Amino acid sequence: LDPKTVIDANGISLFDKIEEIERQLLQPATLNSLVLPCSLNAQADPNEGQQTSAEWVRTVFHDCITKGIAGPGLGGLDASIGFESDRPENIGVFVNVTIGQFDQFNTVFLSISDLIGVGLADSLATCANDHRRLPLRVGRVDATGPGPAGVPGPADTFAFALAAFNRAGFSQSEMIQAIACGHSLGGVHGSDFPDIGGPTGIDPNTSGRKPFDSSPDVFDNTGVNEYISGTGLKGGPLVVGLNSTENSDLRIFSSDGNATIKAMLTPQSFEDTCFTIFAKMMATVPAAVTLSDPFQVRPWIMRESHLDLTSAGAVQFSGIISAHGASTPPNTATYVYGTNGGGNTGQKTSGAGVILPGSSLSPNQPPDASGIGYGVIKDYSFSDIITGQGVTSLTVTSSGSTYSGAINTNIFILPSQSFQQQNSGTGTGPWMVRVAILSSLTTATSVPVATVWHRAPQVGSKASKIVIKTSNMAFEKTLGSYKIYKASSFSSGANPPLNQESGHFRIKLGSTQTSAIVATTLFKTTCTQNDISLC
Ligand code: HEM
Repeated sequence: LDPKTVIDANGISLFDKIEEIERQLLQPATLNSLVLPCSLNAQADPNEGQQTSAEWVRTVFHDCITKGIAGPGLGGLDASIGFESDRPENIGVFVNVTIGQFDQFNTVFLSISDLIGVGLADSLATCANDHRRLPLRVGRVDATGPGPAGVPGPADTFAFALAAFNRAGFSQSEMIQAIACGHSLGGVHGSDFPDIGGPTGIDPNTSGRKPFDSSPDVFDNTGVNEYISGTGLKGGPLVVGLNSTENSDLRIFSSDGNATIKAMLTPQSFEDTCFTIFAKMMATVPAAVTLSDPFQVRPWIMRESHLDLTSAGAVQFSGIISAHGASTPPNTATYVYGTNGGGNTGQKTSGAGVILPGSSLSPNQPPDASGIGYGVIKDYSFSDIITGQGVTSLTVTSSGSTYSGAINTNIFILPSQSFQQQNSGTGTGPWMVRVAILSSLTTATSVPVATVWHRAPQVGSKASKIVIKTSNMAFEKTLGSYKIYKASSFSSGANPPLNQESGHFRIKLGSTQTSAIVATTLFKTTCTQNDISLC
């Protein structure tokens, strides 16, 4: 599948989404920091027995397993779980906490349901001793309301659980594998299941968590071994809990004479089986969704890049190239600008690479000290004047590189001249966005259209929805070979995009000229006195 050919309603391709996820994954202080280390607890009270990695893994199960209930091909991993937190089958704080965590990273590129997949991969990478990364796929579309109920619980019969898994596309042995894999992390909370977990307060944690195995914060085969050998926690509270009607793991694991579990007893067979079944759960999506092929982060990516005009009207391309690897990437990055007709402007060298905090290796640390599976991550900044050279692309030529990206000098947003305006009193005001368009592509009556996507609260879920606003742009002035247009009032403008991180702009002129999308994080935050002519 060519990810550049699958394009969503916003005009964003699977390829664009992959690149955006690559950027996020190579940023230690984003989503992945919430599950580092594996035992990390997002709650204020460290004794509550909440384990973020376990909550994220459980979220995948509860979201995807209702596939097929509303009809063939309907439901699956679509973030509908966000609207279903009040259901008895979703008991616990995990839904609202998890979806709230993911929502901080929700953009027009990254749906909550794609982020649920990223969260699963991040959880496994931090919790598995070898920091193995589950390949990701993107393209999931978020539901706009709840889906049907039907997540099997511990008191449900074997037939009920099997029917749910079958409907979602899982066989009996895949059901056993999925549960054994999920129940390697976390445990049962007395506050949610008092008759299974023991009364609140009796266990060491205030919510009385009974772990499934002796290493609830390591993703490994401990649980299946304890279950088969009857040692340690003997399979945990859903195997040996006091209330036998709620011993669902025992019922399900033993349903094939323990054959499936016995095939998972070695560390490698456990991990390989689980990575296969988790990949299947992540691909359990509505039939209408086209997922990308599985991917891993390329050795070299473009963390950020943008065109701009200098005050003298020269075209400048700047950004940050990023590399990662088990051994430290080189001191500098090399790259070329491709030009019209297939040539290039000669090899260039970036600034000195900077190791990202939290990703450095030292001799006494495990092979991947970052704990997120990427080894050392290095950023290399660059900035070049490319006026008049017919530049159409940038290709990183450093060893191991696979990165090449298009550059469109016909039409581009000007971050240095775009702002979130400041209103006296309310603080933040509407955006002011400016674009440069090659004068030869415009006429006196040209009206470029600016689109902005941003997060807005959504009733019933901790997940925001992404809203779209547009504005016609007005001609402002000519600078060098470019005309500059601006816009500051967007449709339904009473509610401007206030959130700096979540906004993304794109400009179109007619149906043929489309700018690259630029995140508002690149814009200036305020229009200061020095820039008063731009306000
Ligand atoms: C018939 C199927 C299943 C049943 C009846 C079941 C039941 C349960 C129960 C009762 C809990 C305790 C929840 C709490 O007290 O907060 C739990 C926790 C958990 N489940 Fe399952 N489960 C099933 C399948 C799965 C699957 C397929 C996965 C993932 C692949 C999974 C992942 C988890 C995780 C990670 C936890 C720990 C959550 C935490 O510590 O916060 N479960 N499950």
